[in-house]
Amino acid sequence: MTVTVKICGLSTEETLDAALDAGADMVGFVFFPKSPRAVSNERARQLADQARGKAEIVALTVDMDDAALAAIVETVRPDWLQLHGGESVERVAEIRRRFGLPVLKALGIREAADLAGIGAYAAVADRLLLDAKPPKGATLPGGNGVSFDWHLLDALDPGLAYMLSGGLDAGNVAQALAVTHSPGIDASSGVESAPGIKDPDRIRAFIAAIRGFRPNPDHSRALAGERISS
Ligand SMILES: O=C(O)c1ccccc1N[C@@H]1O[C@H](COP(=O)(O)O)[C@@H](O)[C@H]1O
Repeated sequence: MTVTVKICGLSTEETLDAALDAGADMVGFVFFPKSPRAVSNERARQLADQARGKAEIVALTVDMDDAALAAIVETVRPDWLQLHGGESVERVAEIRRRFGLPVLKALGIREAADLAGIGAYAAVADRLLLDAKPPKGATLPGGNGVSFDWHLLDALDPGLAYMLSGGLDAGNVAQALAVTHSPGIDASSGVESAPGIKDPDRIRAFIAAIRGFRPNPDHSRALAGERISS
């Protein structure tokens, strides 16, 4: 199982290089002004040029209008648009159609009921990002360093195109993979030394923990429909 790894909220050449050298598949730039990781379009363009051809470039936006999205698409030339707000199913489909880019739609999860929208969003997005719902009073819709109960995903369609996020770091990501078998992993604050300050050592340790993860062979056999005796 090859896990797609995304490191989000990069804002310096040094930490971007750390992510690229460690083998990140996707790198994310945040265009949400309240975030300590926010970058301007021009700054993101410089970083994107550094990453282009080495990893897929993701522009993280929150309930953004078409004009602001168009400015990012034109200046930064991302490979993906991440929609991390309350965008409706119709709005996701519209953005995807208008900009001709694959869409990573974030959904906040806290309890089983939060999984109800997955099917409708999966029908219009190229990939889902299952993230923890922000804690009460949080000013950010993501990037809060909190996890949700990964066992909520036990009944998920194993073929669903999604990535897991929310409070993941080098110390817990193997357990997250063991529980969910997620095909993709995304982290921001778990690879930082302080909010908005990415740490090259933590980025390397995080990606090494993912690349070193070996799934339990019983799980793979069960997915293939084999009977597992105890
Ligand atoms: O990172 C941010 O600042 C951010 C701001 C607004 C929306 C989403 C944001 N981050 C995304 O949230 C996930 C989870 O973050 P964390 O690992 O729990 O800190 C992150 O991977 C980003 O995709």
